[in-house]
Amino acid sequence: MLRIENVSYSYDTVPVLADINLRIQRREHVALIGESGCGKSTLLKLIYGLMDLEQGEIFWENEPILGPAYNLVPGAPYMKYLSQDFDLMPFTTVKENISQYLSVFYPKQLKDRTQQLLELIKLTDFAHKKVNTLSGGQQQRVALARVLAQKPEVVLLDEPFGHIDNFLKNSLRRNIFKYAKDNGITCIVATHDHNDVLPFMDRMVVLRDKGIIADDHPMELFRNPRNLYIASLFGEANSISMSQLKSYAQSDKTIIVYAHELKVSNTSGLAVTVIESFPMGNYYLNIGNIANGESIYFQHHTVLPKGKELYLNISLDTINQRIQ
Ligand SMILES: Nc1ncnc2c1ncn2[C@@H]1O[C@H](COP(=O)(O)OP(=O)(O)OP(=O)(O)O)[C@@H](O)[C@H]1O
Repeated sequence: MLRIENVSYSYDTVPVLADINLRIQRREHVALIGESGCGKSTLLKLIYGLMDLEQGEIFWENEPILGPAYNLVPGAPYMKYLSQDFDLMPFTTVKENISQYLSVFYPKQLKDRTQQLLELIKLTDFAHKKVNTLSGGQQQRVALARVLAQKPEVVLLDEPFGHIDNFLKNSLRRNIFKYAKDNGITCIVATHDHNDVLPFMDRMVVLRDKGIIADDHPMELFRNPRNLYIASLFGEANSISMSQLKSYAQSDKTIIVYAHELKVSNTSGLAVTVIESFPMGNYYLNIGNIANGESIYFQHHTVLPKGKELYLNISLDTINQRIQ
């Protein structure tokens, strides 16, 4: 188990994390998610021992993780860290980069494991290319294979698919997280992309204002987002006061509603004037204005002309579930 106890951290006197407490079980896949600058990378660096803790302690299986003041070479053998700048050996080949960490293996094992990892990241044809001739996305894939090579107990992945094109991203996500689960590797992933989280993570830890504001199963947080910040991690969402939804009495309450949960009606509901309509593929994302001047996001299957007046409805189930 990873134990993070009362951890605080500041860059020059500017606090970034305050009194963080978190426990992560062996083999769990946990996302650290939140807006840019909320401290996700900082927390990963502290877990890896790249920086000295200002306050608090971090343990893996009861062994303290120490920063550079106590540990000249950062990182323990059981833990690997994928930083946002990859840490590759640029003038050596893809194969050499991957097999560098596998030197403890016998030649046949080394060859098989390197081949397995090349297939995992879909770079078999690039095995003999020098890393500095690869694209950013290809380098990120090599870096992923490198951190997984020795089957560490824990991997810390900072935006692991940020440079990879959409064409490959989803299959790579499936490959990498399945490999990690199959091999019992604990994954802690800093991300702001819900596509890294919903299908693959056991838990989602939401960071905001230097602290943890939610920690639950991703589907639970998706279905019952406690506030607009959490809902917005999954896509466009609105916080609507019940006083705007005139047919309902509890005027001091609000509800969080995703754009896809609002249904357009020509007859009744929340009155909206269309401001903009963006094609998104199989739907249009629309921005409208409601009576109090606030903007509202909603989806519709056809384009809506600017200035059109219409009504939006929310299912009673959604209202009952989300009212707060
Ligand atoms: N070396 C540094 N010196 C000073 N401030 C820093 C340093 N590194 C990060 N910060 C600041 O600390 C805060 C948290 O940064 P961090 O990189 O941990 O956020 P993040 O959530 O990982 O962001 P992103 O999603 O953009 O990668 C930010 O306000 C950032 O500007």
